[in-house]
Amino acid sequence: MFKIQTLNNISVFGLERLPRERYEVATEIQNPDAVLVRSADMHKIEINPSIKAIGRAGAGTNNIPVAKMSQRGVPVFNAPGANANAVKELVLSGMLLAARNIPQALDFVKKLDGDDHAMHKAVEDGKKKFVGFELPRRSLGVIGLGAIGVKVANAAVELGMDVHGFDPAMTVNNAWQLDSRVKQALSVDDLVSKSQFISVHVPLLDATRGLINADRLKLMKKQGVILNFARAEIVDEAAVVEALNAGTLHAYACDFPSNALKGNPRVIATPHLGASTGEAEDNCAVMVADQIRDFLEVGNVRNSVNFPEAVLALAPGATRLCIVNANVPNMVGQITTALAKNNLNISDLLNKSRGDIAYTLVDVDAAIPESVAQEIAAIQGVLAVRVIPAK
Ligand SMILES: NC(=O)C1=CN([C@@H]2O[C@H](COP(=O)(O)OP(=O)(O)OC[C@H]3O[C@@H](n4cnc5c(N)ncnc54)[C@H](O)[C@@H]3O)[C@@H](O)[C@H]2O)C=CC1
Ligand SMILES: O=C(O)CCC(=O)C(=O)O
Repeated sequence: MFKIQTLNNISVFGLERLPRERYEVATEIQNPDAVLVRSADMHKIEINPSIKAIGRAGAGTNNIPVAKMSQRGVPVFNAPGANANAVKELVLSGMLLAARNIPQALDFVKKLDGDDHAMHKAVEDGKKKFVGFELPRRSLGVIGLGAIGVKVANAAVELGMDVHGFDPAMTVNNAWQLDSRVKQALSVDDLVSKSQFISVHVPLLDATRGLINADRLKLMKKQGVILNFARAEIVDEAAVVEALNAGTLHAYACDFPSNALKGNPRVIATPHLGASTGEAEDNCAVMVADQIRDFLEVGNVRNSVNFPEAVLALAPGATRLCIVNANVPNMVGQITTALAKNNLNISDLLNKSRGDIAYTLVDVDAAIPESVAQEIAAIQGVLAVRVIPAK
């Protein structure tokens, strides 16, 4: 029986992927094997040594101590692209709300009173305050052309916008998805200076903290709109508020309300709703639950943010050793020597690495005694060892 702890609400469609006869799933559970999480801040909680994997039902993993988990030999999985359409739609809403001054107009309508005649008159007199602009031929700069950025850029092209993108580490797969009408910016500054709208779709990292700052806001075109549906810290909020108040920035649409932004009529803030659609919640939960199950039951690694991709079919009757080790010479040599010394025959083997971590799957055609697993665990550089008994 595997025990799974949920730290946030996880869609029932995802939880149903974990069969009840083999999985116990609860918010409070002793010695869990794995955790399913959305935005709960795992930096602030003790992570039980029993935990073998963490599944983030979403994209960003800045709420998880990934480096610490790597040192413990624990893979962190996420759900790449599973909520990208939901975020794209909210970004498009932000662009339209900002361009047409909709929040201010809705506020005006809420405050209307008097009889219908008086209201109609106030509407016709007042609407000139909310004259907006249209999107075709307006420029949009997209920083980060990953799952979300590509969708935003492509949709904006379809709306007739002039779109530039910047991403120094774009994947080949994302490059294949990107509309050929999206132009390549040479740097963030180059992109900013060409853009009236800027949308950020990068993870929160040291390199992306404060990516949009006072200097870059000054480079933007007039009536600028910043869209931040990535993470609050990517945009320097104080600089944005200053530019909004000075009238040099038209609007800030973001998913991260704060006291500094509260009450500012040019701020369009949603309560971290980017991934909050039924479809996105289901997609993320299903994807990550499948990945956690494949890891716990077979040792396979798909879509981990700190482990290499490692998928090896498990032959019936084979016992599998899953070993996480430092990516240094002679680890596989020491592991296979330990098995040979104990007269265990290897039927299949996979060794993959990513950065400092290597992951080795070894299939053996006999049961592996606990003493052999312990011998391998004692090899210097081995971070974690798990035996998956033959089915
Ligand atoms: N508001 C919400 O509810 C949601 C927010 N997010 C946020 O959006 C972020 C992006 O999500 P995805 O597109 O799914 O991730 P992704 O991993 O598919 O794409 C991120 C892209 O950013 C690029 N990148 C990294 N550093 C960069 C830099 N300094 N300059 C330019 N590009 C850079 C990467 O090369 C990658 O292509 C997540 O990390 C998360 O923080 C994601 C989903 C929902
Ligand atoms: O689970 C959520 O609602 C947050 C989604 C998010 O921020 C992400 O996927 O990075």
